[in-house]
Amino acid sequence: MKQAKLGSFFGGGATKASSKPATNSSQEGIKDPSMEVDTPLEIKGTSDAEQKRKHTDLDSDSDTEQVHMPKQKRRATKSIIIDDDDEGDDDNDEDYKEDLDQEEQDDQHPINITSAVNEKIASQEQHKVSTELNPATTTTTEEIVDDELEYEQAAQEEMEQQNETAYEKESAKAFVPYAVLCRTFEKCEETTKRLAITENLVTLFIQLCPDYEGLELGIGESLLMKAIARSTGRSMKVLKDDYTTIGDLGTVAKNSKGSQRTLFKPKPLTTGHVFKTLKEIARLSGQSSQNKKVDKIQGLLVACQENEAKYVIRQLEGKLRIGMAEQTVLSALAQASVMNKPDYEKWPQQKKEESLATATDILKSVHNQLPNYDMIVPALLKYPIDQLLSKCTMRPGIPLKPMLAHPTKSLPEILDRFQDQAFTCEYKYDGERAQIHRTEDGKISIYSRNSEDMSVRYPDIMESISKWIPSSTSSFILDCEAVAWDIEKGSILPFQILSTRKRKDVREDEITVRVAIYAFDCLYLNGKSLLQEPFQERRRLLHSSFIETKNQFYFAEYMNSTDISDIQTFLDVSIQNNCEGLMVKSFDGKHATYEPSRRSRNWLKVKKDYLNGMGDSMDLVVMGAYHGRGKRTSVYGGFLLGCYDPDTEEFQTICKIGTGFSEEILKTLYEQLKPHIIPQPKKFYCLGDNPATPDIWFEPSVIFEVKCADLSISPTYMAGVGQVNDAKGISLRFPRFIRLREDKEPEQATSSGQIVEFYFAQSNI
Ligand SMILES: Nc1ncnc2c1ncn2[C@@H]1O[C@H](COP(=O)(O)OP(=O)(O)OP(=O)(O)O)[C@@H](O)[C@H]1O
Ligand SMILES: [Mg+2]
Ligand SMILES: [Mg+2]
Repeated sequence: MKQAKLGSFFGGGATKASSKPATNSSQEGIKDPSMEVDTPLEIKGTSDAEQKRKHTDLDSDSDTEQVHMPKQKRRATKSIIIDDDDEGDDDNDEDYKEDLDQEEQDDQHPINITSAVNEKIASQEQHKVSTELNPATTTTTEEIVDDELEYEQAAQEEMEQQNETAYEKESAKAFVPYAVLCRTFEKCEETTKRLAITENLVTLFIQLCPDYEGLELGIGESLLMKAIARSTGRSMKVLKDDYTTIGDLGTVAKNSKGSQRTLFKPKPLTTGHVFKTLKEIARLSGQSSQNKKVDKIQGLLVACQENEAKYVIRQLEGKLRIGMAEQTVLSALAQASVMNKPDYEKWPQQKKEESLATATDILKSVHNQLPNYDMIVPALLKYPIDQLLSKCTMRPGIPLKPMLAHPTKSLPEILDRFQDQAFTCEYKYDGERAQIHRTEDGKISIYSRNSEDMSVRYPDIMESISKWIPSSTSSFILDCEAVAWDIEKGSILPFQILSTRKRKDVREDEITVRVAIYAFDCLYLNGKSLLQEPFQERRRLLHSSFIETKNQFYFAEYMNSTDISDIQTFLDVSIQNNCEGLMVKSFDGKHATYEPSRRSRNWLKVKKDYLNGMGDSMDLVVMGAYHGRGKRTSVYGGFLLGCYDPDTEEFQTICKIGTGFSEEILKTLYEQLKPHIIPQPKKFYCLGDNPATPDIWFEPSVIFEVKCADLSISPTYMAGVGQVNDAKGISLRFPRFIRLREDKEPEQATSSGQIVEFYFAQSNI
């Protein structure tokens, strides 16, 4: 089952612009360790009321509140926060404790909205601070280098730490009230305006823990209801009824809390504590883990006030669904860093706009290469944003988002696209994407298209890797396809065979389906990123730095001719060899770089049987099912499918499907979908006014790969509604089931945007 990843999050109360002129030394070169950051995200303490005012009034010039945080922390963040009264402070643990105590005693005290971002820095820097940071006013180059090393080191350490990190311990102490976070969630939920959401986020950030760490929440509804029942004293029956009418468990939880009388006001939750508990819950496994989970959830719920229960439950479900897409979070982070520049308010409008746009681009591109906020945010606080790309570089051990390809429907279309540009063709292998990493110190990992750590799925490959690596090759990241392999014949087997291989807990001696690796790109080699190198050079390095190994490791077949009949022949041969078709790639020049996460027109895919049809298949989420008839009475006879709209975070219906299933797959699906049955469609299911109504509804979890004859406008289905017609959407005609997509999550289903593109790409439209 695919589940949403656990969100680690940090809230920050950094308000927009600071009127306090922070000393900016970046232009003159770095002189003082306390001044090497030119984009400090200022930490401000604000009273509750003030906080509210700011949320609603982001644009007004607000006074800068005095930084209020325990001295030790202030000192610890010295190199990030420019604090001119700090000189000579004699900080020690005693002071820190005193401050803490004071904090807890004093109810009227302005809330300490210490950005956990800063908390993080604080924790990273703390050890350094205690040993090294005497209030130095001069810094030698050596120290700066040292400093960078320390950052690198800290980042590295963090990567390696599987269990509770210093950060978690530290952030558990953080004073960020969970209420502040929830109020922002509420504001985001209330609007659909991207800009407004971004604005809300500029003051507060949420992060999903890096995908590749694989910590997953996604607690089932029944378990959550149990916890709600126990913490509020309401019966399961009443809760279920509520849920049927309301459709959102979070709201049910909040309402249940509202109707509950308590003798004592519980101690306010902090973001740190909630975060820590969520992680603990995600980590619980094995016997009686269900009960332990309920206990922990109950513990959180009991302490919830206001709207907190709503978001605690949603976070436990694994998705907030408040319209906060990752791209929005990234632009908000970028904007916050720019708007915090000391004289931002005085900049001419054009400079503001340009800087905001550039910052957003930089941050997005950094995130593509290093999808880890625990590393990006500290660097963002520490270095000017224009240095971020060089500070946050990709590295083996952290999967980057793979480059994706555009579908094409004819060979002439390829020639049209590339015109005078050089391009090259490769076999398109039909297996699963595998990004293979080796760090400088020899640690090897394999990641899926989805950045999931697949090392346990491929123990046989892990074992054999050393054979393909000459001693001159140390660290690398390879982009490959893993295919099922017939060891007797020495040939590729179809995808269906690969999909019978177990996904988890694979033991090498039990492996029946062998796998071979076809490498088609090299993204990193011997300590150096190759992303900016043209493909021709990357391929050259790939071939010269690895060794083809029989039955295990091969380079993707390629052909450089641009003659259309050569391409046709190459395509035919690829199909004979159990491939799906061809990948056609820009070969040389500035367009031939590797573009992480982009569906780029510099990579085209040509699938044989699609040349005159749709060009590509779609990956659609199962939203509901229809009871089977006749032979199919014990299984589902058809399914309601949907695509995903990342802008609204909704699943939009697209078709009913009943063709292409074997009896066996229908049985499997029946079992696989059982735990995902829900009494009502989810609130984020876009069904329209004349909805298709299946007999059973499911939570989004299972994904079908589907082909169809064509697409048409429909009053019943809602894919891309608003983009081709205000009330109607697009639906698939004659959809056919191809296979289960186990390497995609519901949110990675084909997007409504792509569906609209497919629609308009039809020759008759
Ligand atoms: N030579 C190759 N170069 C690049 N990718 C290849 C190659 N051979 C096989 N592939 C695979 O083809 C995939 C792209 O086409 P495919 O239609 O399979 O994409 P997908 O996983 O269905 O995703 P989407 O439909 O979202 O693009 C790559 O992700 C990779 O797994
Ligand atoms: Mg594929
Ligand atoms: Mg596809």
